[in-house]
Amino acid sequence: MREINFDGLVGPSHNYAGLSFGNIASASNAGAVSSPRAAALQGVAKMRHMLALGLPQGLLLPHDRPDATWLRQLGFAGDDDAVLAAAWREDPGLLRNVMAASAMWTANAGTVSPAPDTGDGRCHISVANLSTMLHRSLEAPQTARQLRLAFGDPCHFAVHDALPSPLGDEGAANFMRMAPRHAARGIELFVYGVRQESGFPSRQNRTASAAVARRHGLDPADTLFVQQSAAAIAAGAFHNDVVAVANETVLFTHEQAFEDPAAVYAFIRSRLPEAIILEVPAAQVSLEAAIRSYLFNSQLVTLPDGAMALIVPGECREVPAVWAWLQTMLAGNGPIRSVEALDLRESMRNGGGPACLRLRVAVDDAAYAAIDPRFLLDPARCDLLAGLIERYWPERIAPDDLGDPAMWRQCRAARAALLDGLGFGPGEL
Ligand SMILES: N=C(N)NCCC[C@H](NC(=O)CCC(=O)O)C(=O)O
Repeated sequence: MREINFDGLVGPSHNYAGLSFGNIASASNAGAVSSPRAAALQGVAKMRHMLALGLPQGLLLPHDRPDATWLRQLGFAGDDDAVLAAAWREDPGLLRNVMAASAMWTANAGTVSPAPDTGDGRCHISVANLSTMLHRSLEAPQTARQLRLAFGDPCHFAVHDALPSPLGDEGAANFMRMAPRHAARGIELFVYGVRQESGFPSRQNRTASAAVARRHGLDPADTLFVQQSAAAIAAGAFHNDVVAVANETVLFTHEQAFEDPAAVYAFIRSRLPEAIILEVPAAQVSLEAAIRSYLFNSQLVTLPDGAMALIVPGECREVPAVWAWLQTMLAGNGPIRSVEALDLRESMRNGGGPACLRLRVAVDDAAYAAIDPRFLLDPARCDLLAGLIERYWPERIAPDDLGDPAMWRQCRAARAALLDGLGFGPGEL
């Protein structure tokens, strides 16, 4: 059994519109000029890096943007360009929402329970509704289409629709699985938030998490619903994966990630005695430093030789307390044997680090063989992606470009070339 990371390719409309209240990076870069081409190439470099580490790598595709179909529901009429032009004139904020490239953060595409954990022995995936943020609520239908295509074999996979929208569900970003190894039965932790005095939204609703667990047929004895700490949300941890990450037997977490950490650790130890809890004290790395560096938004992966590696954003080097903590950790005899820092600056400026950019799906050989291979990568397909990005992705997008018909055309043409290049027929996605 192996874990595949499905990274979201950064779409051609990647921009800084400041759409995510409670996400400090998104808000503080609002109005900046983005570099979609560089952003997408940074993402491909990450995927190549994971392949070079000997790990399987998957891909999810950018969504169709600008989404004129969605605007039509709001009474805008005419052909696509007429709809978009009217929205830009009457309510530019709406156009910013339908240009968002936020589907790149596939940790929010859905929640995945691998086959060993579920009632019917299949891998279950629930599409996230992302209902808290308007621009992200547009994603579910296109995400569902892709997941149903990639994981369409009902012998191995069950893909569930998004939950009803008032119940906010942001997928695997608020979810952690631990197990003796990927192939063994595991425990699943669902992290939810409650209404915040800080005013920042808590995006994951407990009822939604419970519904996902129920639909996936999880054993209640192996499932825990964990309240995210109010301090973490107030500090800008709009998803749990900004303050904690787990892989197999290891939980790597900030001391202030959970409202009741002792209860979380006790549950983990009772169900998984071999668990290693690596808790980073606030006295060494403050919540503010953790969120600025995105230390915990790292990919914690098991390499083919069994050792674990931590793939961190380059920003970790720039925060001395964080880099020092990582060096001390490496010098000790812990389970994480290497740390690799990657440049994902464009995505980071919208609050998306290495872990946001990927959806983990653990499968056995038979399920692996059943995945639509167009969603799987090798170095040659990375070359193909890079070539398409160089040729079609806009070099930069300034705030006013979002209303420019030439930019809409370029974004559509780029995606069409990508789908064609990867072997997807017209209308398949
Ligand atoms: N933590 C995880 N797993 N994902 C990160 C998601 C970042 C995303 N940013 C944005 O949507 C910003 C878009 C903008 O401002 O244009 C969000 O806030 O939902």
